[in-house]
Amino acid sequence: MFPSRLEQNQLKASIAASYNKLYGQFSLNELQEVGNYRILKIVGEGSFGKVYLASHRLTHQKVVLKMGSKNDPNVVREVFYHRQFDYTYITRLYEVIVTENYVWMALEYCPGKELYEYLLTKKHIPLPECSQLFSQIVGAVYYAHSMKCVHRDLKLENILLDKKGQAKLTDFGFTRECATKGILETVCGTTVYMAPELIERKPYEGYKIDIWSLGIILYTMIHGTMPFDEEDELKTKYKIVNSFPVFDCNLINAEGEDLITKLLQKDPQQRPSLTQVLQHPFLQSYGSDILDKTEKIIKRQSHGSKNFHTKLERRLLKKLKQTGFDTQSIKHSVNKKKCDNLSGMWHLLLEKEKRCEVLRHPRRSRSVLSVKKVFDTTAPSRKSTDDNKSNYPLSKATSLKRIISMKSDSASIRQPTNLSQSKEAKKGPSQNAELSNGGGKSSKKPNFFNKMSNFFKNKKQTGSSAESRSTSPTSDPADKRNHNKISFESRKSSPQRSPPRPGNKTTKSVPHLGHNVTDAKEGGAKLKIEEPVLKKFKSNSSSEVSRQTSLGNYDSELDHRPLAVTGLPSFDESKNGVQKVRPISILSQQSEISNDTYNSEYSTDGNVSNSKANSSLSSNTNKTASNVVLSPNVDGYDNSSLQSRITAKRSMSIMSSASSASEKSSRTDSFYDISTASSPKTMDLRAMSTYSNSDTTLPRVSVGSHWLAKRGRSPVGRRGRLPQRNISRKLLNHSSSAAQSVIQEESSFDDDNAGDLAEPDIVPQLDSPDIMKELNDTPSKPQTPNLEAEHPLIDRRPILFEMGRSLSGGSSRWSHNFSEDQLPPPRGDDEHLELGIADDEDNSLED
Ligand SMILES: Nc1ncnc2c1ncn2[C@@H]1O[C@H](COP(=O)(O)OP(=O)(O)OP(=O)(O)O)[C@@H](O)[C@H]1O
Repeated sequence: MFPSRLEQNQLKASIAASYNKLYGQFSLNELQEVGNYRILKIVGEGSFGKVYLASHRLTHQKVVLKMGSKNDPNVVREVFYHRQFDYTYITRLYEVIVTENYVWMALEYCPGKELYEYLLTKKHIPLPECSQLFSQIVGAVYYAHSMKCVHRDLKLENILLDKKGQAKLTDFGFTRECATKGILETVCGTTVYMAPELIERKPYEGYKIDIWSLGIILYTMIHGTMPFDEEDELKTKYKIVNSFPVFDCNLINAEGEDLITKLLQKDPQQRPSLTQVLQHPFLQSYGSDILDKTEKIIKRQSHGSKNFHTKLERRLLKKLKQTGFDTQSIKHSVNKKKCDNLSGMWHLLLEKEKRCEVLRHPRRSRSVLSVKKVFDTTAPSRKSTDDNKSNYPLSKATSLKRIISMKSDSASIRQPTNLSQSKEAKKGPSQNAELSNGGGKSSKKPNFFNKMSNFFKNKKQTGSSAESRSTSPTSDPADKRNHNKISFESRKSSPQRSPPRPGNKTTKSVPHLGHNVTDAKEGGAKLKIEEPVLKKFKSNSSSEVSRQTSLGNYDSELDHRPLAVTGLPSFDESKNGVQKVRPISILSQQSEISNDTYNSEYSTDGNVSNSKANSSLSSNTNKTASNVVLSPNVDGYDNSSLQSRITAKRSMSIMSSASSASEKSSRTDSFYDISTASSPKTMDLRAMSTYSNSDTTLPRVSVGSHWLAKRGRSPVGRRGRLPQRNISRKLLNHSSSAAQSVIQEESSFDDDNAGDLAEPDIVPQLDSPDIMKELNDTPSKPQTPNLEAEHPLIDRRPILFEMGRSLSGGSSRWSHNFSEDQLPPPRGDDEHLELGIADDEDNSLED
């Protein structure tokens, strides 16, 4: 029967609606999915593009999707190194998806965001928490160094906090290996975090510059301000080379001061090894614990122990096989660290399984851990010369608290104050981590020890319970772990503060610009304590301009004044009033960056790309400014002015190259040494033939204003693009110049020519009396690229980086696999289990 007219119309309408819906989906501008990941929301913005929170469609695990340009060599670098790391305190790279234009990295989601932001909210981090977080950070660097990799851009912004508040090192865009080249010369990192030898453009030992940066990080964590930070970039550099950090004895203890002083030794050789750092008394038991565990992990991984050997892994593999998965392919992907959709799925599934395992067997591992910690508490703890309260070992305290709570059957007698304290403790990331490790949740779920304590409790008279109940939580020594009690407030009134050191290196109270002055009584005397005041800062960074000065061809000078003149909109006053500038990571590619070199290697169609290099900034735009600021007579170089600088800032990661030669070599240098790199020769030839700097020869001022419009990014972003990132959040203040990460790639410094490079005329000292003259007189000295000389291996190296292709399920995009031949030996089992951390991981995300 023919449908009625009405029915026909209804059918038509229905078809039209479906059609429109589908069309709407096709024409949506918003990204909805990438590979197997469904985009949920934007969680950040990198120098190249947005960073998304996404959900893995098969496992529903949340990840972060970070996009990068296929043309950006640093993305290759980042992926190459990052995928090799398998360590608790390094964000895991699950999968790499290469689309037509972009490289997408599926990373472990860290809802705690950056340590930088955490510091902003806290103003400064209490010492015990610093010990714990810093131990984790050092552990991550120790692990990377053990794999012969240097990070070269260690800073607060590159340390994320996971849901447990654990530190996670990330952003390996500047990383390189040091196995083939012990001495480097690439100027690289963020200025305020840069070691003196980098500032002076001396050939440097990669590991040592990381150690310096750790010193800056620790200082900033404790003080909430940066040790060497001036409005003017050159002043900052001068200070890095010539000044010493000023310690605020209201915030730091003698041990912390000792550790920072060692880390910030001007002479790289005098800096301690990371083993020594982890064993330093300031890090209490955390450092040595992490050292032990990390060494075990490294040993196991270096022995190439196989994946899929744990019970959990075997069970998961079996399940997958039964479901019809090609488990051989999965094993292959995982063992070869392909970071393709198979290994990505495997790791996400495994994490989910671990979470389920913990739920099935609640707290078993935690109980075991707590036993260890209980026994640890019997060992004599390192005594701090400082306030005992503030240095009370967190883990021990937690364990003690657990024991006490077990004795008194905490489940039944838990007092509201205890609960509130535990809530308080959860606020801090370290506490979170501690609770997850130790006993924070132990009272909620029955475990062996709770059962035991219940048993003994039942044997007792009810009076004993009442007695326990009446125990004041504040009398519990474990309460000392409460960071809030060891906060700045308590420290202020501590009569046991380390006295000011003789000389002007240490001050009793550092007058901070823009800080609130509060009164506190110390030993009966009234002491003026100046707390940092949060205030919004002007994001006044400009891109770096290549400029050869007497400092060599160091090129990352910022001229902030034009920016200040242009008048950035100032941020609103923040809640807690601390003025902080968020250092922005920028990679400024200044000259002859042969991005196309890499594009071709990643090209999905296999064609050699002819994309142009996108950067090269003219270099002589701010000589006047430089001259002014480098004058030794400029105030700010003495200690009094040191005291007046207070603001910590979010640093701007900039990868800038000084000269054509340097840049060319840098782009290749980063890769020709590593096994997955494409043929350096090909790369360089193409770079030279296709180089165009038309895009990037913007004068600094115009660059700056461009950036200003965007608020927060250098126009030539780290990924070689115009800035896309708006910084609308509170920023660690930066007095004027947003500090910047710089990578000025080494012009292939070889050990052979180390002597040449170390010659004084090439590496002038910042405190040289002639520095002004040099700045005025020395024109830019473009270096002629001598690629063969710079890269002696250039002809001998085979094409090492091959791309495989596999269809990334769930989308029409293609996922590229890296050549297996270039992969590091398969690394072993799950160190999370060994660390006793991840086996109880709960992957439910905070948001
Ligand atoms: N794993 C992650 N979990 C949660 N948020 C993240 C993660 N990775 C990045 N983000 C967010 O995205 C922002 C930008 O990421 P990231 O700094 O890694 O980008 P980038 O391009 O490397 O930037 P830059 O070059 O300036 O360091 C971060 O500030 C952070 O807020």
